[in-house]
Amino acid sequence: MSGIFISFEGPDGAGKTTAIKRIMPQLQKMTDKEVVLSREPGGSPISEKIRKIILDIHDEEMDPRTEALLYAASRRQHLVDVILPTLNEGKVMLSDRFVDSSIAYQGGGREIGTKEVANINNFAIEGHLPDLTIYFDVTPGVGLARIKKDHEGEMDRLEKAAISFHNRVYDSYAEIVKQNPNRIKTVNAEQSPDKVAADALNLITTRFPKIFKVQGE
Ligand SMILES: Nc1ncnc2c1ncn2[C@@H]1O[C@H](COP(=O)(O)OP(=O)(O)OP(=O)(O)O)[C@@H](O)[C@H]1O
Ligand SMILES: Cc1cn([C@H]2C[C@H](O)[C@@H](COP(=O)(O)O)O2)c(=O)[nH]c1=O
Repeated sequence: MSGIFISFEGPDGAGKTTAIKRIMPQLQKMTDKEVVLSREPGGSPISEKIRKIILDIHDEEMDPRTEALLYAASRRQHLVDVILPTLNEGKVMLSDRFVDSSIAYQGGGREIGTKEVANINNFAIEGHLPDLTIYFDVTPGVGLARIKKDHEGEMDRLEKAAISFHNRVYDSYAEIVKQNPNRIKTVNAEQSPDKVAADALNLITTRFPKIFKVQGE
């Protein structure tokens, strides 16, 4: 596989989507390779159908293991439909969330256990981990306040979960970051949108200097 795979992770309201929208056109200008953007859960027709089920605010009674399996199923289909073909064509694959979200949210947040959730995801992803993961570090209070300010009426089932859940997600992410220092690089996501995007872009171009040519270098 000649492409590169970059994922973006963080608690709810971390500003990943905002930053990715800013850096994607900049990355595209810096490389001859096509830059492809996708997201999880979703990113392909079947995966987007699974997303609707998982995030439906009416699915209050969904069992945590059902939730974990649905995320893993959605991921498997996204991998096969989008991620692997993109990488096989030598392109740059950007994914707004990937497997670390399941470890943090279902393993930590839902208290299923990180090993159990990693096991079902290993079945789904067959070893295809990102080459680089940018972690947007925001405390749950700040992230959720951003969402409530701008999108309170659109909050999904996960975003509406108790603060204790979001605190466990945050702690679990901290552990994942600690355990994967080479793959995962952290951005302070409590800065201005411009600074967050600039820091994320810098981490990517520094990691892949032969793929992304910074002007003047
Ligand atoms: N650096 C920032 N400072 C303040 N507000 C921000 C910042 N980045 C994004 N926001 C705002 O926070 C909200 C959430 O941003 P965004 O959708 O980009 O986050 P996200 O990480 O993709 O969240 P989620 O994963 O929960 O969808 C939006 O209203 C956005 O305008
Ligand atoms: C991939 C993935 C996501 N989640 C959670 C994280 C968010 O609360 C929602 C997705 O919404 P977004 O606005 O598109 O970020 O789902 C999760 O719990 N487990 C996962 O594997």
